[in-house]
Amino acid sequence: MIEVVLIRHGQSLWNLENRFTGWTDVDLSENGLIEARKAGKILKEHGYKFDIAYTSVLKRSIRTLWIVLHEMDLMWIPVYKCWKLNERHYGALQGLNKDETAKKYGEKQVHEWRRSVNIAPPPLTKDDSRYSGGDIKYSHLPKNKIPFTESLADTEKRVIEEWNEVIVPNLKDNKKVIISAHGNTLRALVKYLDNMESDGVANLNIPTGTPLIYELDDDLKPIKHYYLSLEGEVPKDEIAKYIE
Ligand SMILES: O=C(O)[C@H](O)COP(=O)(O)O
Repeated sequence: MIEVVLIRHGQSLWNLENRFTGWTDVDLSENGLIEARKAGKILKEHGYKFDIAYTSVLKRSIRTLWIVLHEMDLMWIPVYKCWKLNERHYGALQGLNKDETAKKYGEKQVHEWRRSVNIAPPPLTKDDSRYSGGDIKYSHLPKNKIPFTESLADTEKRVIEEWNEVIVPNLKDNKKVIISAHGNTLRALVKYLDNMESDGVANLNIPTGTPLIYELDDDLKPIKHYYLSLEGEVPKDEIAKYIE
């Protein structure tokens, strides 16, 4: 049995303000820092160890990983950061308040932008200050790799590239792996691992700062998955209270 630990970053400053975030590089809120510390304590309490860690190039996800590894006295392990694990790009919605956007465009349209698989929010233009084309984090990328917006399917494509090309070889090499990422990055990975249909993933939300344990068979097919608290496996009917 192969085990991989997934964790969505702790609450961010824009989660707190209920803003669409995407590739905007906001940090953790005070509560998000607390969540990250608690996640590290949970994993340490249950005897988890890691050989290698993966995260995005966005600070909310990196800092969550740093804090988790600090709590586990594992800051020395290799950490690989890749843009392919970045949150789904929210296009011209980035920075907008979600409730205000729903009032302007309607709940149905916002839900479709947030939770459909193949529909992308309105794109940024190249001259928009929110466009990442001039961000040094992505200066090594060909410009056509830097999105103006993304559907979940677009996000899934890049996340699964990183999963299959980089992470899976380490899992098959019996490395213990933790992945610190984002709500939609992990929704895309869970959709792929569990072979979920579009309507199934529409109702999937990943709580912040809560370790999600995937037990996989030797073919990396899921055997079971569960969220972990200090008390152990979180009962499925209690997950809702963890969702913001
Ligand atoms: O990028 C964001 O706005 C959040 O991290 C995820 O937002 P969502 O849950 O509305 O997709």
